[in-house]
Amino acid sequence: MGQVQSRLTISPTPTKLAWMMHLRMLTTMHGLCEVRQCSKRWKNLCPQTKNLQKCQMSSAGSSEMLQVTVDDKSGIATMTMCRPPVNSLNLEFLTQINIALEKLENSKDCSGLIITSKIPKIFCAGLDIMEMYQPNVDRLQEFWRTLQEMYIRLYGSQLITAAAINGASPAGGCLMAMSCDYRVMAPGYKIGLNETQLGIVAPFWFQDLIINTMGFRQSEMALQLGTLFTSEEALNLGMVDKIVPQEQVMETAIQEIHKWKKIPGFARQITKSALRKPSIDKLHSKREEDIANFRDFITKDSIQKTLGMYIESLKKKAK
Ligand SMILES: CCCCCCCCCCC/C=C/C(=O)SCCNC(=O)CCNC(=O)[C@H](O)C(C)(C)COP(=O)(O)OP(=O)(O)OC[C@H]1O[C@@H](n2cnc3c(N)ncnc32)[C@H](O)[C@@H]1OP(=O)(O)O
Repeated sequence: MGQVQSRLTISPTPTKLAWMMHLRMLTTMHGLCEVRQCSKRWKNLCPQTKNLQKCQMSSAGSSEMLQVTVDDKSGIATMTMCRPPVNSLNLEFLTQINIALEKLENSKDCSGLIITSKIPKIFCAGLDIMEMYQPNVDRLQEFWRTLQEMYIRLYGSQLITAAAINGASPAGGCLMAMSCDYRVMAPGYKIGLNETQLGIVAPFWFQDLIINTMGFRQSEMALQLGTLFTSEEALNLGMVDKIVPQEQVMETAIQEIHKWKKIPGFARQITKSALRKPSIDKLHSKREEDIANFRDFITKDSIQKTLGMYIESLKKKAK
């Protein structure tokens, strides 16, 4: 019974077509030909391997930014981020994540997904700030559309999803973790939506996500103050679900997915979809407006100045 996974597949709807066209455009615009090849290679490889299916997707010039493995005994996939130095999310990295999410969602062999990081002490540093600083406007808009896509895919996934948070997880990293069904975190790291501290604003769907996760009152304080919580504080607020020692984070995520797999899949999926659909539909209906707001906000002189100062402060700190 727990094995039954009736999954919504992505049918050739206009949305899917738009997504395919979007990917095609990206591969042309940004020389991502290897992503396409690798995603083909993924399709070819998986049925041939026996136990552990391994997929490595790389974009031109940077190998193994994202490693995806599927254990075909358990059906649990692991998506491991490895984009040094801090797994920041740029356009190419987000595109790879979206391609992997689409493939896993459509794979009948996969029922659960764990997202984690290979970089010591960092889960994900959020959006790549360089995407927002002195941007090319076309790329900036594509970048935001691709981030929206990641949220829609991950928050709306029919898979059982868990974030194995083995390091710092500010802003977009926190968005990614909160989009999962379950969060297990190692002690001693920070997580939260710290946008206001950078002088920028978490858009409405980031806000909806944190409200859905930990309630309105705590979210309004956290969002206005841009608080980065310690793992322990995040646990108390319900932003994360469990804290375990670093070396147990992955195993705990696996055990949790096994627990969720015991629930009849169809019932769980319909329940998840009913709970999350309103937020996802809201973004769908305001998608173009949200891209325009982001573009207009980020390209303001005052915001560019603030971002420039933030980048300088990060660089000084790194020295
Ligand atoms: C009307 C309203 C409309 C609303 C419209 C929307 C408005 C915009 C919304 C945008 C939403 C934004 C979401 C985000 O995710 S923004 C990114 C936020 N992230 C952060 O603030 C994290 C910053 N980084 C850190 O705090 C630390 O680096 C970290 C704790 C992650 C790791 O610390 P550590 O000490 O290990 O490493 P360093 O700080 O030394 O960093 C190493 C190098 O990495 C560079 N770095 C760090 N973070 C980023 C990043 N996010 N993007 C790009 N690069 C990053 C850092 O500069 C160091 O580089 P160098 O070695 O070259 O100096």
